[in-house]
Amino acid sequence: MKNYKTVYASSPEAVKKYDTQNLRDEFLIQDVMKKDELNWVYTHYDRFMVAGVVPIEKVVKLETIDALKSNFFLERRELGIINIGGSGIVKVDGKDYQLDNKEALYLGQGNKDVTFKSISSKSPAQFYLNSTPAHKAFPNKKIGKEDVEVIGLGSPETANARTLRKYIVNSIVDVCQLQMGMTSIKIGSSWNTMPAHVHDRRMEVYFYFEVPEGQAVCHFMGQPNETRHIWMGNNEAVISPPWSIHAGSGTSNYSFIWGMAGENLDYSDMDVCKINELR
Ligand SMILES: O=C[C@H](O)[C@@H](O)CC(=O)C(=O)O
Ligand SMILES: [Zn+2]
Repeated sequence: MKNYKTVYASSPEAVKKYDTQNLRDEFLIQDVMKKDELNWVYTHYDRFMVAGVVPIEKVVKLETIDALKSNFFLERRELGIINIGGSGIVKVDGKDYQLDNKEALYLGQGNKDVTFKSISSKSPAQFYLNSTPAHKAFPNKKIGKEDVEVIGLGSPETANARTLRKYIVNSIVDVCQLQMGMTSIKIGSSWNTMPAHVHDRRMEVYFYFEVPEGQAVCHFMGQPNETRHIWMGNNEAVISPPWSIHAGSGTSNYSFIWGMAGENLDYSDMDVCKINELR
């Protein structure tokens, strides 16, 4: 069974000509959360990988995929895990890490035996996973509720009041290149990442969740003077090339997990775009 899909990198010139379906085919990842199996999206953007697993009937094993040509998944990789569901256990080379709702785990290069399970199948864990190539083995680390760095951003007046939570960033955990966090939009606000930014040094993936039934998030991408949009539903992810803005406006409030990789580990390295100059 082929348990992954490859996404190639697109140039900004090519993307200018894409229609709705082309955009969705190249950047949107639907049905991220898979029941009882790991099904990866392997991107050629900094070789960033994305998956989501909801263990219900099974203990799910982290297995390598053909694209990696490695003996085991984490032979040359690091992995970030954020649980958005009920309590679950990640077992790593014999050691159990319990992740409750909105807790995270960083796994360094070299861990061999990794499994995922839920504590209760009635309220299963929902593990969201990002992985990037690694050149060094850093220690595994759980990032619990008390370890997260919380920042308030935006305001109700500009419809972008939100709470940003840093989980896997280099002030909290040593990493080779992976960065992950979570942002929740406050009730009455709709915009994330506005003013928008680019960071040509890093690619990024946004995973939208807590989007209420019947609502949607309109995600904006593209060069700042050539934007496009993708309508997104709950539990869908979107790839942001390094040359692209990444911002969204929802028909209600919602949350998303952001994950990045590339040239540096400086979270604040962003080139902010002037709102009135977006096209
Ligand atoms: O490069 C950083 C990422 O795009 C996100 O952290 C931004 C974000 O969550 C927000 O402003 O709402
Ligand atoms: Zn960004």
